[in-house]
Amino acid sequence: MKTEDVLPISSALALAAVARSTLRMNIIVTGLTFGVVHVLVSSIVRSRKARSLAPGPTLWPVLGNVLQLPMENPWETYSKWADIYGDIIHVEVLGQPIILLSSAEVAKDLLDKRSSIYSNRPHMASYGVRSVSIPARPHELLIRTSVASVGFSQGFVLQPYGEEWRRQRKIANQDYNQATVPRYYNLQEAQARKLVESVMNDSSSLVDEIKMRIASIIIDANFGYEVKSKNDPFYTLPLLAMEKFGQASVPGAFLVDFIPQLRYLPEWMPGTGFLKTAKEWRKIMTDASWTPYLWAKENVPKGAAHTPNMCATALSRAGGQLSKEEEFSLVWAGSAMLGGGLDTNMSTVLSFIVAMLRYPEIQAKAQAELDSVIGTTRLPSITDRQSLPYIRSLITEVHRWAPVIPLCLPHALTEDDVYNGIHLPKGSLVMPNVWHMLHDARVYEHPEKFIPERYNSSDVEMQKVTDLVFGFGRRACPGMYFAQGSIFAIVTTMLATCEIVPIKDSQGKPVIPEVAYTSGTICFPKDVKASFKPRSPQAKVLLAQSSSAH
Ligand code: HEM
Repeated sequence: MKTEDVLPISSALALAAVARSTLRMNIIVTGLTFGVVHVLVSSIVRSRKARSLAPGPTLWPVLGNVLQLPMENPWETYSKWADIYGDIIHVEVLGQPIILLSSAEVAKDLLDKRSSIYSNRPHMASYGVRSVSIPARPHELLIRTSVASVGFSQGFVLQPYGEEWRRQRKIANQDYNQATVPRYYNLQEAQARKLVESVMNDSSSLVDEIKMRIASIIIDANFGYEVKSKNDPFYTLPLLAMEKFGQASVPGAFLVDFIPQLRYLPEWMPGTGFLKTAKEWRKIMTDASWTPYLWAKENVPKGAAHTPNMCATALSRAGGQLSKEEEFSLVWAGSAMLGGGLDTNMSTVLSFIVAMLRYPEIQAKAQAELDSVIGTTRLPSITDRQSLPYIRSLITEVHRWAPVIPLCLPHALTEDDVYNGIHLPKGSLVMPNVWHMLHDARVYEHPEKFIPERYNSSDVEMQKVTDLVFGFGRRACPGMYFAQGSIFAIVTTMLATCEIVPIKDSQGKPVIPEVAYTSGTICFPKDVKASFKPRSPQAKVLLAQSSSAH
Protein backbone atom coordinates (compact mmCIF):
# COMPACT_ATOMS: atom_id res chain seq x y z
CA MET A 1 0.00 0.00 0.00
CA LYS A 2 1.48 3.36 -0.95
CA THR A 3 1.62 6.03 1.71
CA GLU A 4 -0.45 8.46 -0.36
CA ASP A 5 -3.18 5.83 -0.36
CA VAL A 6 -3.43 5.94 3.43
CA LEU A 7 -5.44 8.79 4.88
CA PRO A 8 -3.83 10.52 7.79
CA ILE A 9 -5.61 9.40 10.94
CA SER A 10 -6.83 12.90 11.65
CA SER A 11 -8.34 13.19 8.18
CA ALA A 12 -9.95 9.82 8.56
CA LEU A 13 -11.43 10.83 11.88
CA ALA A 14 -12.57 14.13 10.40
CA LEU A 15 -14.16 12.32 7.47
CA ALA A 16 -15.82 9.86 9.80
CA ALA A 17 -17.14 12.76 11.81
CA VAL A 18 -18.43 14.45 8.65
CA ALA A 19 -19.97 11.19 7.52
CA ARG A 20 -21.64 10.70 10.91
CA SER A 21 -22.94 14.21 10.96
CA THR A 22 -24.12 13.91 7.31
CA LEU A 23 -25.83 10.69 8.28
CA ARG A 24 -27.38 12.44 11.26
CA MET A 25 -28.44 15.29 9.02
CA ASN A 26 -29.90 12.83 6.56
CA ILE A 27 -31.75 11.07 9.34
CA ILE A 28 -33.04 14.40 10.64
CA VAL A 29 -34.05 15.62 7.14
CA THR A 30 -35.63 12.28 6.25
CA GLY A 31 -37.35 12.18 9.61
CA LEU A 32 -38.61 15.69 9.19
CA THR A 33 -39.77 14.98 5.64
CA PHE A 34 -41.55 11.86 6.82
CA GLY A 35 -43.00 13.82 9.67
CA VAL A 36 -44.30 16.58 7.43
CA VAL A 37 -45.63 14.10 4.88
CA HIS A 38 -47.19 12.05 7.69
CA VAL A 39 -48.84 15.11 9.19
CA LEU A 40 -49.99 16.22 5.74
CA VAL A 41 -51.31 12.81 4.74
CA SER A 42 -52.97 12.14 8.07
CA SER A 43 -54.53 15.59 8.03
CA ILE A 44 -55.76 14.88 4.51
CA VAL A 45 -57.02 11.46 5.55
CA ARG A 46 -58.61 13.01 8.66
CA SER A 47 -60.17 15.72 6.55
CA ARG A 48 -61.54 13.10 4.13
CA LYS A 49 -62.87 11.18 7.14
CA ALA A 50 -64.01 14.29 8.99
CA ARG A 51 -65.92 15.40 5.94
CA SER A 52 -67.32 11.83 5.53
CA LEU A 53 -66.16 11.83 1.94
CA ALA A 54 -65.92 8.63 -0.05
CA PRO A 55 -62.48 7.01 -0.12
CA GLY A 56 -60.05 7.61 -2.95
CA PRO A 57 -56.43 8.29 -3.79
CA THR A 58 -54.54 10.78 -1.61
CA LEU A 59 -55.96 14.27 -1.92
CA TRP A 60 -53.19 16.84 -2.11
CA PRO A 61 -53.78 20.37 -0.94
CA VAL A 62 -54.94 22.68 -3.74
CA LEU A 63 -54.16 20.23 -6.55
CA GLY A 64 -56.38 17.47 -5.21
CA ASN A 65 -55.87 14.49 -7.53
CA VAL A 66 -54.90 16.42 -10.59
CA LEU A 67 -51.61 14.56 -10.98
CA GLN A 68 -53.15 11.11 -10.53
CA LEU A 69 -55.89 11.41 -13.13
CA PRO A 70 -54.99 9.40 -16.21
CA MET A 71 -55.03 10.92 -19.69
CA GLU A 72 -55.48 7.67 -21.63
CA ASN A 73 -58.35 5.22 -21.14
CA PRO A 74 -59.18 6.68 -17.70
CA TRP A 75 -61.89 4.07 -17.10
CA GLU A 76 -59.18 1.41 -16.79
CA THR A 77 -57.40 3.28 -13.99
CA TYR A 78 -60.72 4.08 -12.31
CA SER A 79 -61.55 0.41 -12.54
CA LYS A 80 -58.34 -0.47 -10.64
CA TRP A 81 -59.23 2.19 -8.08
CA ALA A 82 -62.63 0.54 -7.65
CA ASP A 83 -60.85 -2.65 -6.53
CA ILE A 84 -58.96 -0.62 -3.91
CA TYR A 85 -61.50 1.96 -2.74
CA GLY A 86 -64.89 0.42 -3.53
CA ASP A 87 -67.97 1.45 -5.47
CA ILE A 88 -67.87 5.16 -4.64
CA ILE A 89 -64.65 7.10 -5.05
CA HIS A 90 -64.13 10.76 -4.30
CA VAL A 91 -61.45 12.63 -6.23
CA GLU A 92 -60.90 16.34 -6.60
CA VAL A 93 -59.36 18.54 -9.24
CA LEU A 94 -58.43 22.03 -8.07
CA GLY A 95 -61.32 21.99 -5.61
CA GLN A 96 -63.86 20.45 -7.99
CA PRO A 97 -65.17 17.20 -6.44
CA ILE A 98 -65.68 14.28 -8.79
CA ILE A 99 -67.54 11.16 -7.70
CA LEU A 100 -66.75 7.97 -9.58
CA LEU A 101 -69.41 5.28 -9.37
CA SER A 102 -68.33 1.73 -10.09
CA SER A 103 -71.35 -0.49 -9.49
CA ALA A 104 -74.66 -0.62 -11.33
CA GLU A 105 -76.52 -0.74 -8.02
CA VAL A 106 -75.01 2.46 -6.68
CA ALA A 107 -75.31 4.25 -10.03
CA LYS A 108 -79.00 3.40 -10.16
CA ASP A 109 -79.61 4.28 -6.52
CA LEU A 110 -78.17 7.73 -7.09
CA LEU A 111 -78.68 8.67 -10.73
CA ASP A 112 -82.01 6.93 -11.31
CA LYS A 113 -83.72 6.97 -7.91
CA ARG A 114 -82.47 10.41 -6.84
CA SER A 115 -82.52 11.88 -10.33
CA SER A 116 -84.14 15.13 -9.14
CA ILE A 117 -80.75 16.19 -7.75
CA TYR A 118 -78.37 14.24 -10.04
CA SER A 119 -79.47 15.52 -13.44
CA ASN A 120 -77.43 18.64 -14.00
CA ARG A 121 -74.51 18.84 -16.39
CA PRO A 122 -71.27 20.48 -15.28
CA HIS A 123 -71.18 24.21 -15.85
CA MET A 124 -69.96 27.11 -13.82
CA ALA A 125 -70.86 30.49 -15.12
CA SER A 126 -72.71 32.33 -17.82
CA TYR A 127 -71.06 33.21 -21.01
CA GLY A 128 -73.72 34.25 -23.45
CA VAL A 129 -74.79 30.68 -23.80
CA ARG A 130 -74.51 29.68 -20.18
CA SER A 131 -71.55 27.30 -19.92
CA VAL A 132 -67.84 27.81 -19.54
CA SER A 133 -64.79 25.74 -18.91
CA ILE A 134 -64.65 23.84 -15.66
CA PRO A 135 -61.72 22.00 -14.20
CA ALA A 136 -63.22 18.54 -14.24
CA ARG A 137 -61.02 15.94 -15.83
CA PRO A 138 -58.32 17.93 -17.52
CA HIS A 139 -59.29 16.81 -20.99
CA GLU A 140 -62.46 15.81 -22.85
CA LEU A 141 -65.03 16.36 -20.13
CA LEU A 142 -64.62 20.07 -19.99
CA ILE A 143 -67.29 22.28 -21.35
CA ARG A 144 -64.78 24.80 -22.45
CA THR A 145 -65.08 28.53 -22.89
CA SER A 146 -64.24 28.07 -26.56
CA VAL A 147 -66.95 25.43 -26.90
CA ALA A 148 -69.46 27.71 -25.23
CA SER A 149 -68.43 30.77 -27.18
CA VAL A 150 -68.86 28.94 -30.45
CA GLY A 151 -72.39 28.08 -29.33
CA PHE A 152 -71.97 24.34 -29.06
CA SER A 153 -73.63 24.11 -25.69
CA GLN A 154 -77.08 25.27 -26.80
CA GLY A 155 -78.31 21.77 -27.59
CA PHE A 156 -79.74 19.85 -24.66
CA VAL A 157 -76.86 17.35 -24.34
CA LEU A 158 -74.83 20.03 -22.56
CA GLN A 159 -77.66 22.17 -21.23
CA PRO A 160 -77.94 22.55 -17.46
CA TYR A 161 -80.91 20.84 -15.86
CA GLY A 162 -83.49 23.56 -16.26
CA GLU A 163 -86.28 24.99 -18.38
CA GLU A 164 -84.46 25.05 -21.74
CA TRP A 165 -83.23 21.47 -21.26
CA ARG A 166 -86.78 20.40 -20.37
CA ARG A 167 -88.29 22.09 -23.46
CA GLN A 168 -85.81 20.51 -25.87
CA ARG A 169 -86.01 17.11 -24.25
CA LYS A 170 -89.82 17.18 -24.51
CA ILE A 171 -89.64 17.98 -28.22
CA ALA A 172 -87.26 15.06 -28.80
CA ASN A 173 -89.29 12.68 -26.64
CA GLN A 174 -92.46 13.36 -28.63
CA ASP A 175 -90.88 11.81 -31.71
CA TYR A 176 -88.26 9.41 -30.41
CA ASN A 177 -90.12 7.53 -27.68
CA GLN A 178 -90.70 3.79 -27.67
CA ALA A 179 -94.23 4.09 -29.07
CA THR A 180 -93.39 6.51 -31.90
CA VAL A 181 -90.11 5.11 -33.25
CA PRO A 182 -91.71 2.27 -35.28
CA ARG A 183 -92.86 4.89 -37.76
CA TYR A 184 -89.20 5.30 -38.73
CA TYR A 185 -88.55 1.61 -39.32
CA ASN A 186 -88.97 1.91 -43.12
CA LEU A 187 -86.53 4.78 -43.24
CA GLN A 188 -83.98 2.90 -41.10
CA GLU A 189 -84.31 -0.30 -43.12
CA ALA A 190 -84.02 1.53 -46.46
CA GLN A 191 -80.82 3.32 -45.38
CA ALA A 192 -79.38 0.12 -43.87
CA ARG A 193 -79.92 -1.67 -47.19
CA LYS A 194 -78.29 1.15 -49.17
CA LEU A 195 -75.35 1.04 -46.78
CA VAL A 196 -74.86 -2.70 -47.20
CA GLU A 197 -75.25 -2.54 -50.98
CA SER A 198 -72.60 0.18 -51.12
CA VAL A 199 -69.98 -1.55 -48.96
CA MET A 200 -70.55 -4.79 -50.83
CA ASN A 201 -69.52 -2.96 -53.99
CA ASP A 202 -66.72 -0.93 -52.43
CA SER A 203 -65.62 -1.85 -48.93
CA SER A 204 -63.05 0.98 -48.80
CA SER A 205 -65.99 3.37 -48.27
CA LEU A 206 -67.03 1.56 -45.07
CA VAL A 207 -66.53 4.31 -42.48
CA ASP A 208 -67.79 7.14 -44.74
CA GLU A 209 -70.77 5.12 -45.80
CA ILE A 210 -71.78 4.22 -42.22
CA LYS A 211 -71.45 7.86 -41.21
CA MET A 212 -73.53 9.11 -44.10
CA ARG A 213 -76.30 6.54 -43.72
CA ILE A 214 -76.64 7.05 -39.98
CA ALA A 215 -76.67 10.82 -40.38
CA SER A 216 -79.24 10.51 -43.22
CA ILE A 217 -81.55 8.52 -40.97
CA ILE A 218 -81.45 11.13 -38.19
CA ILE A 219 -81.69 14.14 -40.55
CA ASP A 220 -84.74 12.59 -42.23
CA ALA A 221 -86.38 11.80 -38.89
CA ASN A 222 -85.63 15.30 -37.59
CA PHE A 223 -86.61 17.36 -40.64
CA GLY A 224 -88.16 15.10 -43.28
CA TYR A 225 -85.21 15.89 -45.55
CA GLU A 226 -83.55 13.16 -47.63
CA VAL A 227 -79.80 13.60 -47.91
CA LYS A 228 -78.95 13.40 -51.61
CA SER A 229 -75.24 12.62 -51.57
CA LYS A 230 -72.07 12.91 -49.50
CA ASN A 231 -71.75 16.50 -50.80
CA ASP A 232 -75.20 17.57 -49.72
CA PRO A 233 -74.78 20.70 -47.50
CA PHE A 234 -77.53 19.43 -45.17
CA TYR A 235 -75.09 16.62 -44.41
CA THR A 236 -71.69 18.32 -44.81
CA LEU A 237 -72.55 21.37 -42.70
CA PRO A 238 -73.42 19.51 -39.47
CA LEU A 239 -70.34 17.34 -39.97
CA LEU A 240 -68.22 20.47 -40.28
CA ALA A 241 -69.86 21.87 -37.14
CA MET A 242 -69.06 18.65 -35.26
CA GLU A 243 -65.49 18.76 -36.49
CA LYS A 244 -65.17 22.30 -35.14
CA PHE A 245 -66.71 21.13 -31.88
CA GLY A 246 -63.99 18.48 -31.68
CA GLN A 247 -61.31 21.11 -32.30
CA ALA A 248 -62.78 23.52 -29.77
CA SER A 249 -62.88 20.73 -27.17
CA VAL A 250 -59.16 19.98 -27.43
CA PRO A 251 -57.59 21.28 -24.22
CA GLY A 252 -55.20 24.09 -24.93
CA ALA A 253 -56.61 24.77 -28.38
CA PHE A 254 -57.60 28.24 -27.19
CA LEU A 255 -55.87 30.34 -24.57
CA VAL A 256 -59.28 31.73 -23.69
CA ASP A 257 -60.06 28.37 -22.02
CA PHE A 258 -57.47 29.13 -19.38
CA ILE A 259 -58.01 32.90 -19.17
CA PRO A 260 -61.73 33.43 -19.80
CA GLN A 261 -61.33 37.20 -19.39
CA LEU A 262 -59.58 37.27 -22.77
CA ARG A 263 -62.96 37.08 -24.42
CA TYR A 264 -63.56 40.72 -23.49
CA LEU A 265 -60.61 41.95 -25.56
CA PRO A 266 -61.48 44.00 -28.65
CA GLU A 267 -61.22 42.10 -31.93
CA TRP A 268 -58.76 44.57 -33.44
CA MET A 269 -56.11 43.74 -30.81
CA PRO A 270 -53.21 41.62 -32.01
CA GLY A 271 -53.36 38.06 -30.63
CA THR A 272 -57.15 37.94 -30.53
CA GLY A 273 -57.49 35.75 -33.63
CA PHE A 274 -59.46 33.27 -31.54
CA LEU A 275 -62.35 35.76 -31.39
CA LYS A 276 -62.57 35.73 -35.19
CA THR A 277 -62.28 31.93 -35.25
CA ALA A 278 -65.03 31.65 -32.63
CA LYS A 279 -67.23 33.95 -34.72
CA GLU A 280 -66.66 31.90 -37.88
CA TRP A 281 -67.29 28.63 -36.12
CA ARG A 282 -70.34 30.05 -34.45
CA LYS A 283 -71.72 30.87 -37.90
CA ILE A 284 -71.02 27.30 -39.08
CA MET A 285 -72.79 25.94 -35.99
CA THR A 286 -75.75 28.28 -36.42
CA ASP A 287 -76.11 27.55 -40.15
CA ALA A 288 -75.80 23.80 -39.57
CA SER A 289 -78.58 23.93 -36.98
CA TRP A 290 -80.96 26.44 -38.58
CA THR A 291 -80.74 25.57 -42.31
CA PRO A 292 -82.53 22.20 -42.13
CA TYR A 293 -85.16 23.65 -39.81
CA LEU A 294 -85.87 26.55 -42.17
CA TRP A 295 -86.16 24.05 -45.01
CA ALA A 296 -88.66 21.98 -42.98
CA LYS A 297 -90.62 25.07 -41.97
CA GLU A 298 -91.13 25.88 -45.63
CA ASN A 299 -91.58 22.36 -46.98
CA VAL A 300 -93.68 20.62 -44.33
CA PRO A 301 -96.79 22.74 -45.04
CA LYS A 302 -96.25 22.20 -48.80
CA GLY A 303 -96.18 18.44 -48.31
CA ALA A 304 -92.65 18.33 -49.78
CA ALA A 305 -90.99 16.90 -46.66
CA HIS A 306 -91.06 13.24 -45.61
CA THR A 307 -93.47 12.82 -42.73
CA PRO A 308 -93.57 12.11 -39.91
CA ASN A 309 -90.61 14.05 -38.68
CA MET A 310 -89.73 15.86 -35.45
CA CYS A 311 -90.21 19.35 -36.92
CA ALA A 312 -93.55 18.47 -38.46
CA THR A 313 -94.77 17.12 -35.12
CA ALA A 314 -93.68 20.29 -33.28
CA LEU A 315 -95.16 22.56 -35.96
CA SER A 316 -98.47 20.76 -36.00
CA ARG A 317 -98.71 20.78 -32.19
CA ALA A 318 -98.22 24.54 -32.31
CA GLY A 319 -100.85 24.98 -35.02
CA GLY A 320 -98.17 25.73 -37.65
CA GLN A 321 -96.79 28.80 -35.87
CA LEU A 322 -93.92 28.60 -33.37
CA SER A 323 -92.81 31.47 -31.15
CA LYS A 324 -89.16 32.59 -31.34
CA GLU A 325 -88.39 30.66 -28.13
CA GLU A 326 -90.11 27.54 -29.42
CA GLU A 327 -88.16 27.76 -32.68
CA PHE A 328 -84.91 28.10 -30.74
CA SER A 329 -85.71 24.99 -28.69
CA LEU A 330 -86.74 22.97 -31.74
CA VAL A 331 -83.64 23.92 -33.73
CA TRP A 332 -81.26 23.04 -30.91
CA ALA A 333 -83.14 19.87 -30.02
CA GLY A 334 -82.62 18.76 -33.64
CA SER A 335 -78.95 19.66 -33.48
CA ALA A 336 -78.52 17.74 -30.19
CA MET A 337 -80.23 14.64 -31.58
CA LEU A 338 -77.92 14.59 -34.60
CA GLY A 339 -74.85 15.29 -32.46
CA GLY A 340 -75.90 12.67 -29.88
CA GLY A 341 -76.83 10.02 -32.41
CA LEU A 342 -74.15 10.07 -35.08
CA ASP A 343 -70.88 9.01 -33.43
CA THR A 344 -72.55 6.69 -30.93
CA ASN A 345 -74.32 4.66 -33.61
CA MET A 346 -71.29 4.69 -35.87
CA SER A 347 -69.01 3.39 -33.17
CA THR A 348 -71.45 0.60 -32.28
CA VAL A 349 -71.71 -0.59 -35.88
CA LEU A 350 -67.92 -0.52 -36.26
CA SER A 351 -67.49 -2.55 -33.05
CA PHE A 352 -70.00 -5.07 -34.38
CA ILE A 353 -67.83 -5.46 -37.50
CA VAL A 354 -64.69 -5.93 -35.40
CA ALA A 355 -66.47 -8.61 -33.36
CA MET A 356 -67.63 -10.45 -36.50
CA LEU A 357 -64.09 -10.46 -37.90
CA ARG A 358 -62.63 -11.79 -34.67
CA TYR A 359 -65.40 -14.32 -33.97
CA PRO A 360 -66.42 -15.87 -37.32
CA GLU A 361 -68.16 -18.76 -35.55
CA ILE A 362 -70.53 -16.29 -33.87
CA GLN A 363 -71.19 -14.64 -37.21
CA ALA A 364 -72.10 -18.05 -38.66
CA LYS A 365 -74.42 -18.82 -35.74
CA ALA A 366 -76.21 -15.47 -36.15
CA GLN A 367 -76.59 -16.08 -39.88
CA ALA A 368 -78.01 -19.53 -39.21
CA GLU A 369 -80.66 -17.96 -36.97
CA LEU A 370 -81.53 -15.40 -39.64
CA ASP A 371 -81.73 -18.05 -42.35
CA SER A 372 -84.00 -20.25 -40.30
CA VAL A 373 -86.33 -17.47 -39.10
CA ILE A 374 -86.41 -15.10 -42.11
CA GLY A 375 -85.38 -17.43 -44.93
CA THR A 376 -83.48 -16.16 -47.95
CA THR A 377 -86.29 -14.77 -50.04
CA ARG A 378 -86.73 -11.53 -48.14
CA LEU A 379 -84.60 -9.09 -46.19
CA PRO A 380 -84.94 -8.83 -42.39
CA SER A 381 -87.12 -6.12 -40.90
CA ILE A 382 -86.91 -4.40 -37.53
CA THR A 383 -90.25 -5.99 -36.65
CA ASP A 384 -88.50 -9.40 -36.72
CA ARG A 385 -86.64 -8.49 -33.55
CA GLN A 386 -88.76 -10.57 -31.19
CA SER A 387 -88.13 -13.75 -33.20
CA LEU A 388 -84.33 -13.33 -33.26
CA PRO A 389 -83.02 -13.87 -29.71
CA TYR A 390 -79.46 -14.72 -30.80
CA ILE A 391 -79.20 -11.50 -32.81
CA ARG A 392 -80.58 -9.55 -29.82
CA SER A 393 -77.94 -11.19 -27.62
CA LEU A 394 -75.22 -10.43 -30.15
CA ILE A 395 -76.11 -6.73 -30.29
CA THR A 396 -76.29 -6.58 -26.50
CA GLU A 397 -72.85 -8.16 -26.34
CA VAL A 398 -71.49 -5.45 -28.69
CA HIS A 399 -72.79 -2.81 -26.24
CA ARG A 400 -71.21 -4.63 -23.28
CA TRP A 401 -67.94 -5.57 -24.91
CA ALA A 402 -67.26 -2.10 -26.26
CA PRO A 403 -69.41 0.49 -24.46
CA VAL A 404 -69.40 3.56 -26.67
CA ILE A 405 -69.32 6.09 -23.81
CA PRO A 406 -67.32 4.21 -21.15
CA LEU A 407 -67.73 6.89 -18.47
CA CYS A 408 -71.24 7.94 -19.55
CA LEU A 409 -71.63 11.73 -19.74
CA PRO A 410 -70.96 13.53 -16.48
CA HIS A 411 -73.96 14.36 -14.31
CA ALA A 412 -73.71 17.16 -11.76
CA LEU A 413 -75.18 17.11 -8.27
CA THR A 414 -77.36 20.10 -7.38
CA GLU A 415 -77.74 19.45 -3.61
CA ASP A 416 -75.59 17.99 -0.84
CA ASP A 417 -76.44 14.31 -0.50
CA VAL A 418 -75.68 11.43 1.86
CA TYR A 419 -75.56 7.79 0.73
CA ASN A 420 -74.69 4.95 3.14
CA GLY A 421 -73.08 7.51 5.45
CA ILE A 422 -70.97 9.01 2.64
CA HIS A 423 -71.22 12.73 2.03
CA LEU A 424 -71.59 13.66 -1.62
CA PRO A 425 -71.04 17.40 -1.93
CA LYS A 426 -73.29 19.71 -3.91
CA GLY A 427 -71.67 20.65 -7.22
CA SER A 428 -69.85 17.31 -7.57
CA LEU A 429 -69.44 15.85 -10.99
CA VAL A 430 -70.79 12.33 -10.97
CA MET A 431 -69.25 9.88 -13.41
CA PRO A 432 -70.54 6.31 -13.63
CA ASN A 433 -67.75 3.99 -14.79
CA VAL A 434 -69.99 1.98 -17.09
CA TRP A 435 -66.97 0.24 -18.61
CA HIS A 436 -66.08 -1.18 -15.20
CA MET A 437 -69.67 -2.27 -14.51
CA LEU A 438 -69.72 -4.16 -17.81
CA HIS A 439 -66.21 -5.59 -17.49
CA ASP A 440 -66.39 -6.68 -13.86
CA ALA A 441 -65.34 -10.34 -13.90
CA ARG A 442 -67.56 -11.00 -10.86
CA VAL A 443 -70.59 -10.11 -12.98
CA TYR A 444 -69.46 -11.08 -16.50
CA GLU A 445 -67.11 -14.06 -16.68
CA HIS A 446 -64.22 -13.51 -19.12
CA PRO A 447 -65.37 -9.96 -19.74
CA GLU A 448 -62.83 -9.39 -22.52
CA LYS A 449 -64.39 -12.19 -24.60
CA PHE A 450 -67.30 -11.70 -26.97
CA ILE A 451 -69.91 -14.26 -25.84
CA PRO A 452 -73.56 -13.58 -26.83
CA GLU A 453 -74.52 -16.88 -25.14
CA ARG A 454 -73.84 -15.34 -21.72
CA TYR A 455 -77.38 -13.89 -21.68
CA ASN A 456 -79.07 -17.28 -22.25
CA SER A 457 -81.44 -15.40 -24.60
CA SER A 458 -82.91 -13.73 -21.51
CA ASP A 459 -84.21 -10.22 -22.20
CA VAL A 460 -83.96 -9.47 -18.49
CA GLU A 461 -80.21 -10.17 -18.60
CA MET A 462 -79.83 -8.12 -21.79
CA GLN A 463 -81.72 -5.23 -20.28
CA LYS A 464 -79.12 -5.05 -17.50
CA VAL A 465 -76.60 -4.04 -20.16
CA THR A 466 -78.76 -1.56 -22.07
CA ASP A 467 -79.82 0.02 -18.78
CA LEU A 468 -76.17 1.01 -18.31
CA VAL A 469 -74.90 1.88 -21.77
CA PHE A 470 -77.69 4.36 -22.51
CA GLY A 471 -77.19 6.33 -19.32
CA PHE A 472 -79.19 7.17 -16.25
CA GLY A 473 -82.20 8.91 -14.79
CA ARG A 474 -83.62 11.98 -16.46
CA ARG A 475 -80.53 12.31 -18.64
CA ALA A 476 -80.75 8.78 -20.07
CA CYS A 477 -80.35 8.69 -23.84
CA PRO A 478 -83.51 9.99 -25.55
CA GLY A 479 -82.44 8.27 -28.77
CA MET A 480 -82.20 4.77 -27.28
CA TYR A 481 -85.21 3.15 -29.00
CA PHE A 482 -84.38 4.87 -32.26
CA ALA A 483 -80.73 3.78 -32.03
CA GLN A 484 -81.79 0.20 -31.38
CA GLY A 485 -83.82 0.26 -34.61
CA SER A 486 -80.97 1.63 -36.76
CA ILE A 487 -78.43 -0.78 -35.27
CA PHE A 488 -80.73 -3.78 -35.63
CA ALA A 489 -81.49 -2.88 -39.26
CA ILE A 490 -77.79 -2.52 -40.16
CA VAL A 491 -76.63 -5.62 -38.26
CA THR A 492 -79.34 -7.93 -39.61
CA THR A 493 -79.10 -6.66 -43.19
CA MET A 494 -75.33 -7.15 -43.16
CA LEU A 495 -75.51 -10.62 -41.65
CA ALA A 496 -78.36 -11.78 -43.87
CA THR A 497 -76.71 -10.71 -47.12
CA CYS A 498 -72.92 -10.74 -46.57
CA GLU A 499 -70.05 -12.72 -45.24
CA ILE A 500 -68.08 -10.17 -43.25
CA VAL A 501 -64.48 -11.23 -43.86
CA PRO A 502 -61.06 -9.69 -43.22
CA ILE A 503 -59.25 -7.81 -45.98
CA LYS A 504 -55.91 -9.27 -47.05
CA ASP A 505 -52.52 -7.61 -46.66
CA SER A 506 -49.91 -7.39 -49.43
CA GLN A 507 -48.80 -10.97 -48.69
CA GLY A 508 -52.35 -12.21 -48.91
CA LYS A 509 -52.69 -12.71 -45.15
CA PRO A 510 -56.02 -11.80 -43.51
CA VAL A 511 -55.92 -8.60 -41.47
CA ILE A 512 -57.92 -9.05 -38.28
CA PRO A 513 -58.39 -5.75 -36.44
CA GLU A 514 -57.06 -5.43 -32.89
CA VAL A 515 -59.46 -4.58 -30.11
CA ALA A 516 -58.09 -1.04 -29.90
CA TYR A 517 -60.11 2.05 -29.16
CA THR A 518 -59.63 5.79 -29.25
CA SER A 519 -59.65 7.38 -25.82
CA GLY A 520 -62.29 10.11 -25.96
CA THR A 521 -65.66 10.65 -24.35
CA ILE A 522 -67.02 8.59 -27.24
CA CYS A 523 -64.69 5.74 -28.19
CA PHE A 524 -64.14 4.42 -31.69
CA PRO A 525 -62.50 1.17 -32.71
CA LYS A 526 -59.31 1.97 -34.59
CA ASP A 527 -58.58 0.98 -38.19
CA VAL A 528 -61.68 -1.02 -38.99
CA LYS A 529 -61.45 -2.54 -42.44
CA ALA A 530 -63.47 -5.45 -43.75
CA SER A 531 -64.68 -7.03 -46.93
CA PHE A 532 -68.36 -7.76 -47.55
CA LYS A 533 -68.92 -10.78 -49.80
CA PRO A 534 -72.49 -11.42 -50.98
CA ARG A 535 -73.78 -14.62 -49.38
CA SER A 536 -75.76 -15.45 -52.53
CA PRO A 537 -76.79 -13.90 -55.87
CA GLN A 538 -80.29 -13.71 -54.39
CA ALA A 539 -78.99 -11.47 -51.56
CA LYS A 540 -77.60 -8.99 -54.10
CA VAL A 541 -80.86 -8.96 -56.02
CA LEU A 542 -82.89 -8.30 -52.86
CA LEU A 543 -80.67 -5.34 -51.96
CA ALA A 544 -80.85 -3.91 -55.49
CA GLN A 545 -84.65 -4.25 -55.51
CA SER A 546 -84.88 -2.47 -52.18
CA SER A 547 -82.63 0.38 -53.41
CA SER A 548 -84.63 0.96 -56.54
CA ALA A 549 -87.86 1.00 -54.52
CA HIS A 550 -86.60 3.95 -52.40
C1 HEM B 1 -75.59 3.09 -29.60
C2 HEM B 1 -76.21 4.22 -29.59
C3 HEM B 1 -76.23 5.18 -28.44
C4 HEM B 1 -75.67 5.09 -27.19
C5 HEM B 1 -74.87 3.95 -26.62
C6 HEM B 1 -76.00 6.31 -26.49
C7 HEM B 1 -75.63 6.57 -25.19
C8 HEM B 1 -75.91 7.76 -24.54
C9 HEM B 1 -75.47 8.07 -23.21
C10 HEM B 1 -74.65 7.17 -22.32
C11 HEM B 1 -75.92 9.30 -22.92
C12 HEM B 1 -75.69 10.06 -21.62
C13 HEM B 1 -76.76 9.69 -20.64
C14 HEM B 1 -76.52 10.26 -19.27
O1 HEM B 1 -76.00 11.37 -19.15
O2 HEM B 1 -76.87 9.58 -18.29
C15 HEM B 1 -76.65 9.78 -24.06
C16 HEM B 1 -77.26 11.01 -24.10
C17 HEM B 1 -77.89 11.49 -25.25
N1 HEM B 1 -78.11 10.81 -26.42
FE1 HEM B 1 -77.54 8.92 -26.83
N2 HEM B 1 -76.76 7.10 -27.30
C18 HEM B 1 -76.93 6.46 -28.50
C19 HEM B 1 -77.65 6.89 -29.58
C20 HEM B 1 -78.32 8.08 -29.66
C21 HEM B 1 -79.16 8.50 -30.75
C22 HEM B 1 -79.47 7.65 -32.00
C23 HEM B 1 -79.58 9.76 -30.47
C24 HEM B 1 -80.49 10.65 -31.28
C25 HEM B 1 -81.19 10.29 -32.33
C26 HEM B 1 -79.03 10.14 -29.18
C27 HEM B 1 -79.21 11.35 -28.55
C28 HEM B 1 -78.75 11.65 -27.29
C29 HEM B 1 -78.96 12.93 -26.64
C30 HEM B 1 -79.65 14.16 -27.26
C31 HEM B 1 -78.42 12.84 -25.35
C32 HEM B 1 -78.40 13.90 -24.26
C33 HEM B 1 -79.55 13.70 -23.29
C34 HEM B 1 -79.60 14.73 -22.17
O3 HEM B 1 -78.57 15.28 -21.80
O4 HEM B 1 -80.70 14.97 -21.66
N3 HEM B 1 -78.28 9.09 -28.71
N4 HEM B 1 -76.64 8.82 -25.03
